[in-house]
Amino acid sequence: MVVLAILLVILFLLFFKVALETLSCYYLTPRRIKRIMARQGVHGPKPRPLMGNILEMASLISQSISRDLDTINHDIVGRLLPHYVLWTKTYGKRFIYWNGIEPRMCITETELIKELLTKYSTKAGKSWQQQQGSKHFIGRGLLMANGQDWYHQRHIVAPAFIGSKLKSYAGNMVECTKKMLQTLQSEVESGQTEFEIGEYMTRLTADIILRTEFGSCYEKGKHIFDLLTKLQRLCAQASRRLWFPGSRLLPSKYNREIKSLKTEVERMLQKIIQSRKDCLEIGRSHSFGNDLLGMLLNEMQKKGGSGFSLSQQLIMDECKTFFFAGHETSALLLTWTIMLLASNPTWQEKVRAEVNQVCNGDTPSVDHLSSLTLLNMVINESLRLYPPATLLPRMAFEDIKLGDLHIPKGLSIWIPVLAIHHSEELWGKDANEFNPDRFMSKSFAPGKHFIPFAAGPRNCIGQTFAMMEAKIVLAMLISRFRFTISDSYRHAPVTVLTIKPKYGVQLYLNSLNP
Ligand code: HEM
Repeated sequence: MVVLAILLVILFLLFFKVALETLSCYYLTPRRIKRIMARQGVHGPKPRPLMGNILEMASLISQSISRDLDTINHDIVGRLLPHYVLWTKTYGKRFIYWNGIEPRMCITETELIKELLTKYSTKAGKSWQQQQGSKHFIGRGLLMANGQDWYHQRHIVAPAFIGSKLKSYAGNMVECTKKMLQTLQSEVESGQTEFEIGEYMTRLTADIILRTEFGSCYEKGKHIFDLLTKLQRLCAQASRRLWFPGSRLLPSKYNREIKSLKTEVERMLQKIIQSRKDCLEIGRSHSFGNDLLGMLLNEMQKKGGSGFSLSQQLIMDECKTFFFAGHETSALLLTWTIMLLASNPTWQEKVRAEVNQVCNGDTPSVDHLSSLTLLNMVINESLRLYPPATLLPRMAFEDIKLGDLHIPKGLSIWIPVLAIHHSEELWGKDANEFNPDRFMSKSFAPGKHFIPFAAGPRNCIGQTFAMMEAKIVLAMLISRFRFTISDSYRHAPVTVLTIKPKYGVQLYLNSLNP
């Protein structure tokens, strides 16, 4: 009888604790944050219970993207962030809105952004909601890690993206691009005139990142690529489902599909890892390999003096993270830049002349890249007009001070990169025009209002890799083909995590050395 009574008390206490935590998470904490921000003059649209402002945002976006643009017009903030435009008009530069139960404050002031990104790399990071959304996809890899875990993971992978290591990837980039150009050439020779260049860029950047990650195991990596692409598509829908408490635990078709894809991807990654371990054990190789996976496996063997060690699960999460972070973003940068060059023939000719003069008919090498100034300006202008990552999120894990603002723990801060890059106040009256000349001068203050790769200690670790890749691919493409935008191209940028051309980018290609 006494045992039963104790059990009942424990059960009651457990239930009470869960109920209190749920109440705090879904109601008390959000209300507290709202009050604190309102006292500081930060207001926003009224949230609905559980859904916050999700429905309002979704309806504004679906209205704004329901029509394609009539011309190739880069004034796309109202189309892609209509809620941002509406709420800045109504509530001012700083406003607070609700993604389900998560309060998010939007800021555009460059001083505040700089302070947030440089000063608070461990005190602010990825929110629980973001982590849940990508949990089955990239897990706790670098992109979603927080605090000290993030710090250690960043230090482990950083050597793969500097100096001679970085230079060593150039050969892969050239080889993969050659293969793609040969395919294009034979298709042109067989009479094809129109090409959806986005597809080619997606395959090319996947090829490059898979070789960087898996080296010779690249063919096996290709199967992982297909599975990860499917998994990414499914996980992108997660934010629309998360508002419903416990929905992730339901055995729905959606959840089952995600689980089975994740299991399959990890089974294949485990096989690759095991075969590396076996080769080392039986003496067929002397190390785990020179690629990114090899480097991570070497780190796993070391006993971390810091108390942090890489588990096999974390290695798999990093492999998936690098694939995700380094593949689609780069493909989009290339696709949008080609679209811009195709619709601005004068710039295309200028860049071609520069490439011909610098490379003199050779394939571009790392040494050539720093002399490709005009190409660099065009790539920057493309990243400004069509930044693949449109928003930068950071959640405060403790109370922080940001300029004149007191940011309470639990508040997410969202930096609308796209809106900042198109701001007339920051870039002048021609902010929505393609004008690479603006990057000729050094006075545009990188990291302040030009933040395609974020800024501060938690910026994009693959930034130099991505710029090197973009220059190599574009230099090789432009010296082989002249391209013009096809009559069938419809300008319709949409955002699905990143900014994409809704129907792809159709081009006419003319071979320059038939
Ligand atoms: C044009 C191409 C690229 C763009 C525009 C881009 C942009 C970004 C941005 C904005 C972030 C910060 C995200 C955030 O904190 O919310 C980021 C982080 C990251 N990027 Fe990139 N990226 C590109 C290419 C790459 C490549 C090629 C790789 C790897 C080879 C890569 C790997 C990563 C990783 C691992 C992070 C997480 C860094 C951390 O949290 O410490 N990215 N990227």
